[in-house]
Amino acid sequence: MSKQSGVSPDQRLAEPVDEPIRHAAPSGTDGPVPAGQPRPTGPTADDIVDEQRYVTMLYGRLDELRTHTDRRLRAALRNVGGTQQERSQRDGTVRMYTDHIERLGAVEQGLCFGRLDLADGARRYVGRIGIFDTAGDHEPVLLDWRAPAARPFYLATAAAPDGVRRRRHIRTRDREVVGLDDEVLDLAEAGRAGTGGASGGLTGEAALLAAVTASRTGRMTDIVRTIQAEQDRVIRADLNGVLVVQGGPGTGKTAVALHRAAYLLYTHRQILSTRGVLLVGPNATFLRYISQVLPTLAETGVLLRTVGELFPGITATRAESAEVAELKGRLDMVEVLAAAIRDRERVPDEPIEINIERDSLVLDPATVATARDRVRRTGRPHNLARPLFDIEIIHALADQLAERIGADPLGGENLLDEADLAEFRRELRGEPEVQAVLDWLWPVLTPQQVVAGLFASEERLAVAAAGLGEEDRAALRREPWGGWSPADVPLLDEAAELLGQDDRAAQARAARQRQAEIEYAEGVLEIAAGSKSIDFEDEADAEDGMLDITDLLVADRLAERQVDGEQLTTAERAAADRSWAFGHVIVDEAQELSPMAWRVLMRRCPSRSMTLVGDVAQTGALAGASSWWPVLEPYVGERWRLEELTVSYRTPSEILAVAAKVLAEIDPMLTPPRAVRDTGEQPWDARVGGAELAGRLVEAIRAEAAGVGAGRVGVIVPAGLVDELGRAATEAEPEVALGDDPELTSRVVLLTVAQAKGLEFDSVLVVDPDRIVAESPRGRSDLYVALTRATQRLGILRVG
Ligand SMILES: Nc1ncnc2c1ncn2[C@@H]1O[C@H](COP(=O)(O)OP(=O)(O)OP(=O)(O)O)[C@@H](O)[C@H]1O
Repeated sequence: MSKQSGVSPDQRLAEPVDEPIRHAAPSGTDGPVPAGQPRPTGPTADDIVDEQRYVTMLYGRLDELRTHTDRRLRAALRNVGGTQQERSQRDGTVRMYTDHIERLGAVEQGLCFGRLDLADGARRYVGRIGIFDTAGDHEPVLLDWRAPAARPFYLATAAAPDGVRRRRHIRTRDREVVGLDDEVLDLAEAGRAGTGGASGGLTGEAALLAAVTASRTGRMTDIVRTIQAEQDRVIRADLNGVLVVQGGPGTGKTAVALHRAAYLLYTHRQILSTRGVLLVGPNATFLRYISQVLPTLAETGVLLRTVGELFPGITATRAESAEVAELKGRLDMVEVLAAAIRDRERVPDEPIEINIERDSLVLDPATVATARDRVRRTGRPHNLARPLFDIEIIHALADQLAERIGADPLGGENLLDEADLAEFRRELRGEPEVQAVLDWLWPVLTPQQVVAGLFASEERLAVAAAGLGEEDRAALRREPWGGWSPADVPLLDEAAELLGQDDRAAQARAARQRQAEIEYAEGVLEIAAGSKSIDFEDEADAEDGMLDITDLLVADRLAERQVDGEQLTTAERAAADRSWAFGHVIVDEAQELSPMAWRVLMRRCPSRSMTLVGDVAQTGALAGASSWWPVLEPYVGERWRLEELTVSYRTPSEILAVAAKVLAEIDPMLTPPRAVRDTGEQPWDARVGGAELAGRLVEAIRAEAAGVGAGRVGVIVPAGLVDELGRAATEAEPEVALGDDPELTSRVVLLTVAQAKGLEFDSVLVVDPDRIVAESPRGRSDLYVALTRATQRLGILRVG
């Protein structure tokens, strides 16, 4: 059992995880001990004073670090001119200090959250970053939570204390210590104090309970203070190989994925800071929802993307049906695209006449077919094979010309020699009409031309997609305008691979642009240095709150990174490069990815250092996975590891009991996760007539919004009812957010199951579950997802 200070006793009930924690109050544990309640044993008011002193010292050190880094940044910015190499080094230094300042700013809240008292009398404080003593022997005064020495904070138990006598959770608000929770792991000491040691399954139950019952804000928060042992194992797992993390709803898969990214960057900084880490999520709303977590863990270098954002220059927002997306996600599309490209390598039906100066040459179909076959046999991608095709055709035309011009009237050998032939070839290559014919026979193509051209033409589809049924071909058919859908992106990526990249022209353009940018930036820096008053050279004066020109230059520098290749961070460079190979790839909601999308990700991660988190019981996409084996087998065979997360931190037992019935219908072999707590509050279930639905929904929204106080309400409706119910809800309650990318910080958000995937709310209303099930062949999984989004309350509105 925990011993606590500043925690209301009725929230201190903690049992081994097999028995969920019971609690009465809905949120927050930071209040004073209520009058009339027994004062808990454990940390005293003096302890709080002591901890406050230590925490204040740590914040002092943080401020010093900030000031010091800021000074160095200003010095680097003032250092203008020099050789190109010196300028480039300076830019690197500026970037390093700018990132460092950003990171120091992000760890302000909850800088220090734990203390370990060791059996040998030593103490270790654990926090978001490592801080060292400036005086003396530079001992750590704060351990980074990722450091090996901090690990017992998450793993030590009474049964296996690992040298830890006591674990203390320190709760702070801004820079003030507001509460302490102690767990005594030394059983003899726990017995003397009249309490037990830390309970069986959980680490830091009081802090955990406070975290899981706190009101939601519409943004995910980190779990660094309360990582549980099974989660810690996943977070710190080996970098190499493919790790699959399977877990039911609310087991912390997303949280674990994000903390793993931070851990890997800390532990393998050298490799990963140059190759980068990619985290793939299901949609833009979800990525915004999780976007604050890594910065609060002092990591800003992870690239967050949906699969639809992985093709630079393409914004994939076009909507399309689940069936078409499924079709585009099938592996069959690899062959369809290859055939579509082959179809562009033409052999004319009739001989082609080419007029050059006074001569006229004829290119017959057989010559073109021979040239095409020879080039195809080289196995080169289409665009990279074009020069070979040119050689074949130009040789054939030059031979034809030589035969005509050099023919011996007496019937002897041709009068021209090899040098004459070479000259003919050079001339023919420069002939616009020859080039036009080559472009027609073997056009250099962009991926966009291949994919849009294929879908826009019934004839091309008939040739390239002959193996698909007529219905499937009709489903793929569309006009070339209207933009790209997320399912098009893996097709574009595949087409780019099949075409091969000839980026010499793009590189030359980028080099020219970079030179122009450098010259511009130098001009600005020189003007800035020249315009600085003498007083401003003094750093004390520059810190009086006025906007210094060097502040502006930092902003300018950041803007410049967008266009200047060498100034870009790893994440920015990776984002702009379609073929970037990442050091590690993390995929959240991995069960949703289609086979074509997996090909894209595997190409981005040739080292196969990957973490894939998901739940095959929650798969909503028709092209998604129902088991991990077929997804991974083509790429890594059996060489992947599986870890399972078994405890749901989000969903209380009463709600999981309702969801468990749906899970049993999906697959009786599947078991839901165990709830970490119960609320004592049963989900409600009401049946209404279709005509009353909108009115009853508005009433329910009002009641739930009032019930969750400062929390958030999620309204999950069938896709077919979004417009109608969305209109009714926003007319009655203008603060309801909805649309393609709803603002999740709104008090009430109305959304479909696909949009709600991965999200959570204090209270959830599930509207017309039968229709949710009927809407898709994976409808039961959708309903399971919908029912498991709530942290506190669930209401179900049935229709009919
Ligand atoms: N160790 C923990 N301490 C505190 N909160 C936790 C912990 N683990 C998970 N949570 C919380 O539980 C909630 C669910 O976590 P998360 O979204 O990562 O689960 P998930 O497995 O990805 O769920 P889903 O499959 O439904 O998307 C989040 O609010 C998260 O902060």
